[in-house]
Amino acid sequence: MPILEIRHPLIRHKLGLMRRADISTKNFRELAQEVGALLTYEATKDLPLESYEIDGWAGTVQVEKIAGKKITVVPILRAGIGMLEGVLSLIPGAKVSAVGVARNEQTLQAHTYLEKLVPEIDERLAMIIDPMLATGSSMVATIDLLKKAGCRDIRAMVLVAAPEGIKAVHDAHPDVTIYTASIDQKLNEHGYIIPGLGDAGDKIFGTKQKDA
Ligand SMILES: O=P(O)(O)OC[C@H]1O[C@H](OP(=O)(O)OP(=O)(O)O)[C@H](O)[C@@H]1O
Ligand SMILES: O=c1cc[nH]c(=O)[nH]1
Ligand SMILES: [Mg+2]
Repeated sequence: MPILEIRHPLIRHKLGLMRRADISTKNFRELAQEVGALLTYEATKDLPLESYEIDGWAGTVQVEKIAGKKITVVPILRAGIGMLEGVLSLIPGAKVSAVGVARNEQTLQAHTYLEKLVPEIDERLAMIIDPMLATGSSMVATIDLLKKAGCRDIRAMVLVAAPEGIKAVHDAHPDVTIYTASIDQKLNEHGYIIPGLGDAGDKIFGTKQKDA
């Protein structure tokens, strides 16, 4: 299951709000974090648990905790920051590995400009976050560098995914599962997702008035 579209009613409702052309920066930001948290809930549902004993109010009780696996969240800068708090609201102990990737808007090729990976990343589950999976170039570059650093268990969470990007990730890294709120129709001639969300980075950071 390399791609999972999470068709939960809360996600569908929130994503619908995000698609409005006149959405404010404030609302877009809030919803990106909320959908990020909801995707995290799904993307972690197979994490193994282990039992342990605690002193409860009525004596000892067996409870559970997530077993062994340490997690690093990997936001792809900039726009991935727009989901980070939502993800950390559910896994507050996760370490954050920031990866800076910008796509050249003419060639649509990704260029990596920052790699700030946490220690022992090879022992961690890496959860990549980025609102948009368009051509897939940024995601493939990020997975490439994580694998070079020794990561073996990598998952990706994106708000919206284009079929072209899903295929690119699957062709390059068939072991990586993508969790998304929506598989959209296609890319336009500028490499933007249709119907998509417009330029997610600009909407989160308030850097542009109009969509491309
Ligand atoms: O699948 P792709 O074709 O690579 O496109 C998707 C990438 O493009 C956007 O980032 P952008 O490079 O615009 O940078 P930003 O996050 O700083 O806005 C988006 O946030 C993804 O990282
Ligand atoms: O549709 C797209 C494609 C790339 N980056 C975005 O922010 N939106
Ligand atoms: Mg980006």
